[in-house]
Amino acid sequence: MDKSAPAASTVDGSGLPDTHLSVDLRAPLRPDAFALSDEAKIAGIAEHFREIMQLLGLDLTDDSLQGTPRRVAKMYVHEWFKGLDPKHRPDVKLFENRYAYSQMLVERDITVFSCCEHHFVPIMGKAHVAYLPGERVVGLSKLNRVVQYYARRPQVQERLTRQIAEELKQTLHTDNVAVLIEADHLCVMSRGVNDTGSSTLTAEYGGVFETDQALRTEFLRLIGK
Ligand SMILES: Nc1nc2c(ncn2[C@@H]2O[C@H](COP(=O)(O)OP(=O)(O)OP(=O)(O)O)[C@@H](O)[C@H]2O)c(=O)[nH]1
Ligand SMILES: [Zn+2]
Repeated sequence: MDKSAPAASTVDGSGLPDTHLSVDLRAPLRPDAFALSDEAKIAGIAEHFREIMQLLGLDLTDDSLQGTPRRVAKMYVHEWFKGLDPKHRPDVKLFENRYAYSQMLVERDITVFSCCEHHFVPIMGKAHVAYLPGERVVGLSKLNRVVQYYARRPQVQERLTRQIAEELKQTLHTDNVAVLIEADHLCVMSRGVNDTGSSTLTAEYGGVFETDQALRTEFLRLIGK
C-alpha cells in the first residue's frame, strides 16, 4: 500500500469529520481514519476484496472478475462511503429572504442511498426535510446534498436522521427543522428475516415542529403521510 501519498484533507484540522456535531452523532471512526490517501485506501481494500473473492472460490483470472476488487474498492471510497470524508461536506449557501417567505419549506422525496453498518448492504429510500425560513433561505439543492453527505457512509437510520437534522439546524441557524426518512433495508429484505414488505420510518422534529402538533400534521400531509 502506498502510505506516502497525501492523506485526505479535513475541514477543521482535527483529522476527523463531524466535529461540529454532538459527540453521540459523530461517525464512529478511529483517530487515524485519514492517515491514508484515497488511492492508498483503494489499493488496500482491493487487495482484501481479492482475498474475499478467492476464499469464495472465484477465479480471478476470469476477465469479468479480474477488475472487480478494484471496482468495489473505488465504489467504496469514491461513492458509497464518500460521506466519511469531510472534504465532501457540502458548502451550504444561504440567501437573504427578501421576499419574506415565512411558511414551511419542504424538500420531499430526496433519494437516499446508504449502507447498513451491520451488514454492509444497501439502505434505499426517501428523505423529506422541512424548515421555517427566517432572515435567510437555503439553496434547495443543498438540502439534498446534506442528506447525501450523511447517507454515503456505513449507517444506522436513526443516526442518519439525527445527523441531517442537527446539520440543518446549525447551517440554517434555526431549530425549526423536520426530517423524516422512509427506507428499505436490504439486510431485512434479502437475508435474515427475508421480509420484502416492511420499511423503516424515522423522524426528528426540532423547535416548533416538536411543540406544534398542527405544524407537524401539515408537514406529514405535505409529504403524503
Ligand atoms: N436500529 C437499527 N437496526 C438496524 C439498522 N439496520 C440494520 N439493523 C439491524 O441490526 C440488527 C443486527 O442484529 P444481529 O442479531 O447482530 O444481526 P443478525 O444476526 O444478522 O440479525 P438478523 O438480521 O435478525 O438476522 C438486525 O436486527 C438488523 O435488522 C438500522 O438502521 N437501525
Ligand atoms: Zn443490516
